[in-house]
Amino acid sequence: MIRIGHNPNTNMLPMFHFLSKEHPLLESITAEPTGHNAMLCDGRIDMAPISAFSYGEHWQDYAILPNLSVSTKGRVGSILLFSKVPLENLDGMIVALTDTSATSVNLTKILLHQYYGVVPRYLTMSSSLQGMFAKADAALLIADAAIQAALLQPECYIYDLGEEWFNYTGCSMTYAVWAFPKRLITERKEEVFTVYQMLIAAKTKALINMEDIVKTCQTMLGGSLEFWRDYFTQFNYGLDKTTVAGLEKYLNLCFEQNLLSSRPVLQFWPEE
Ligand SMILES: C=C(O[C@@H]1C=C(C(=O)O)C=C[C@H]1O)C(=O)O
Repeated sequence: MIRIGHNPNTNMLPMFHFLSKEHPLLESITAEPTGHNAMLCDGRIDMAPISAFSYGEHWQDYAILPNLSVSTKGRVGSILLFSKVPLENLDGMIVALTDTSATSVNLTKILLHQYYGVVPRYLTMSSSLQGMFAKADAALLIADAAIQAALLQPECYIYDLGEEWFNYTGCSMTYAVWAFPKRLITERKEEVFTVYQMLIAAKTKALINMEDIVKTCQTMLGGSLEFWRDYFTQFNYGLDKTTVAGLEKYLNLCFEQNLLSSRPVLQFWPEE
């Protein structure tokens, strides 16, 4: 039995929609990214689409499954910094950060400090734009919470951090990777490999049946079919050389900004 992290947000549907929920080898544990980051670290699950940042914290212990990620080159549509003022005016002000994210929280810090040259104060809060704006001048939301807040057209500036990252670095951005503890390569090689094949098959099936996923998203969150079709055109669920270069750029900047204590080296299994 492999205990995998199931992320219920729409951006993850291409990974999970066609993954068997009844398979005897799988048990799914549903949580937001920070929940899975913590559960993988303390052994409550065996494998999950964790925050890329969390891989950077545990790279000595984890391996990455190849050809699976949540990435975009440019606009992402669901990693949004809502702000009462232009970002260049945030120096010394308060930025609320969702407690569901690790990658985007640190992406926000890199972009604000390095690209916009401002150093705000940060609060970690649960994902409610109203609650965050009661205490802060800007608010980071990710995933469905960000989509839902943006659909309500709040009166504020809205920055897409995939787009900001691309403007800053010219690179793609990887938000999540599928990781598992390296020791499983020796302890439970066959099971991990079988689950890997299931994940790749589920993703492949999703990418040729995107209309199913688009309709599911509309049922979940509303919005037009056109909106959801457009949302998914931005994503890359693989991990090719260009995508890996963007991931390395992000992790290296995290290290250089003292957000990570060591410079991560990526290790993939199975090796291609
Ligand atoms: C694209 C997204 O990426 C997510 C962002 C994450 C993070 O910031 O830690 C983790 C998992 C990703 O699925 C999103 O939430 O919209």
